[in-house]
Amino acid sequence: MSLAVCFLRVYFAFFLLPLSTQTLAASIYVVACSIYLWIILKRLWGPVYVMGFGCFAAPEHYRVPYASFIEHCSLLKDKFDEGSVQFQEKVLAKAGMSQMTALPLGFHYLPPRITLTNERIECETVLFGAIDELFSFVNVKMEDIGVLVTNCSAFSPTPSMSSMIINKYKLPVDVKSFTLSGMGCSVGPLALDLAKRVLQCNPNKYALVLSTENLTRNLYFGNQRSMLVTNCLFRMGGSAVLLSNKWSDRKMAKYKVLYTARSHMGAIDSCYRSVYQEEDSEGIIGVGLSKDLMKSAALALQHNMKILGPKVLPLSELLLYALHLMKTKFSHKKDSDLKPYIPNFKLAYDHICIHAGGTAVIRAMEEALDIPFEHSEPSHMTLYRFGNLSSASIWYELAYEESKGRVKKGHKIWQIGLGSGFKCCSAFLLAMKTIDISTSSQCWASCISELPVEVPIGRRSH
Ligand SMILES: CC(C)(COP(=O)(O)OP(=O)(O)OC[C@H]1O[C@@H](n2cnc3c(N)ncnc32)[C@H](O)[C@@H]1OP(=O)(O)O)[C@@H](O)C(=O)NCCC(=O)NCCSC(=O)CC(=O)O
Repeated sequence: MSLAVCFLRVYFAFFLLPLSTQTLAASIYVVACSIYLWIILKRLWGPVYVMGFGCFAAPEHYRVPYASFIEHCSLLKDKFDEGSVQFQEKVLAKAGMSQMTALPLGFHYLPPRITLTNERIECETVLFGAIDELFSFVNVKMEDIGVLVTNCSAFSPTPSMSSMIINKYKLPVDVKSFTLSGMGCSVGPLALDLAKRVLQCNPNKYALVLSTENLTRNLYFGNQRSMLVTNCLFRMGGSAVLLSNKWSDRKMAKYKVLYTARSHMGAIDSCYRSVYQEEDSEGIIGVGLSKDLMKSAALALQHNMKILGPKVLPLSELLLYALHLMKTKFSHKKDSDLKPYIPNFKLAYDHICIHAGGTAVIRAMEEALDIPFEHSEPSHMTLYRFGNLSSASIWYELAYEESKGRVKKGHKIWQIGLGSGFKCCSAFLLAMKTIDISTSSQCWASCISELPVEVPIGRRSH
């Protein structure tokens, strides 16, 4: 309203001016309007930077080697029958995970101590750990955080996870906080996308994006196989990422967020049901994983690639694709007889971080993207060292590449989150500088020199 009044005042004042100065005034007015428009557009579409990120590495006493896990389960005779213990043993042997993965302390007791207090403790331990590491790398004060996005699929207490962080770190009273829950493992890039959009409406701010899964209550104590698989794969971890839209931060930033893309396949029943929390026949709640999950993942990825393709593929690939479309249009052959042209996405990125959902998930993505082990190494190694870390896994994968000293200035990173819904969400990042290992998360410090190891099963030969 005030802008309209201001405009009218200027408009009428213009006609009161002598004729000779009207041209000059009009020019000044046009220049001022252009500058104003430029500022608005820059705010809306200005770059968002990743200043740094931290990943939680659980201390030794959280570790669950296979033998401990299986012994623990076999002692819980009222929860698991013998077949379920053996099934978990079989899955663990094929899961591509090491003896170093961790579960929250509540699980280590006999019987497990599943309480709200322990859920909170797990959440605090992981997120405070990741945030403290992040803030040891960046020179930003907590009072400068303007946006907070937390995500955790299976833990949604009140006060919310965001409130937990605001209380601990005394974030400012006007912080814009968002707590995402129930959204599965694809939420890493989705949370980034949300924070990016909020930042674009709030200039000169920092956004803190936190990702974790909570296992204290969400391990499954029953005998349904599709739910037992989750016990074997999901492990403890979380990440904290700091974003900035300050122009002055571009020199200090590690990455620029180039693009984000979200694909939701929830309208298709089989996709919707592929990761599904429900009660089993005994009334025990668990998260069932469908054996068809890989098909949903491939479908969601395909859609995501359609969104990203025009933005990230080099011109040569786009031209080849356009040529193929024209050939299809003018060909006398039926559509089904023509071999589809799949653009070479390997030309679009230097590093790829595929959600480490399980060996079969990574294998399905290797197949869909036609990539060799070298490209999926960060995913396999994250699964090996940490297990399935849900939405945080893509940040551990980037930390792996950084810790190996592989991320150079100008490199492009493609992060792919996959999870319940079924969703595929991805983010393209551009490295603003060659990453100095001392500014990378220490989560890999204890083992990076020994990795990669041979992936025990299912590796494709290239
Ligand atoms: C579970 C695996 C490690 C097993 O490895 P392999 O496939 O090499 O071995 P395999 O085929 O012999 O399977 C071992 C045994 O597990 C059984 N099995 C495998 N997947 C199963 C499932 N979903 N439900 C029930 N049983 C299953 C097999 O039938 C077999 O039992 P038998 O020999 O008795 O027939 C793998 O299949 C895998 O990584 N699956 C994907 C897991 C997954 O869905 N991850 C996404 C999590 S969700 C996520 O990350 C996102 C989110 O939550 O939002």
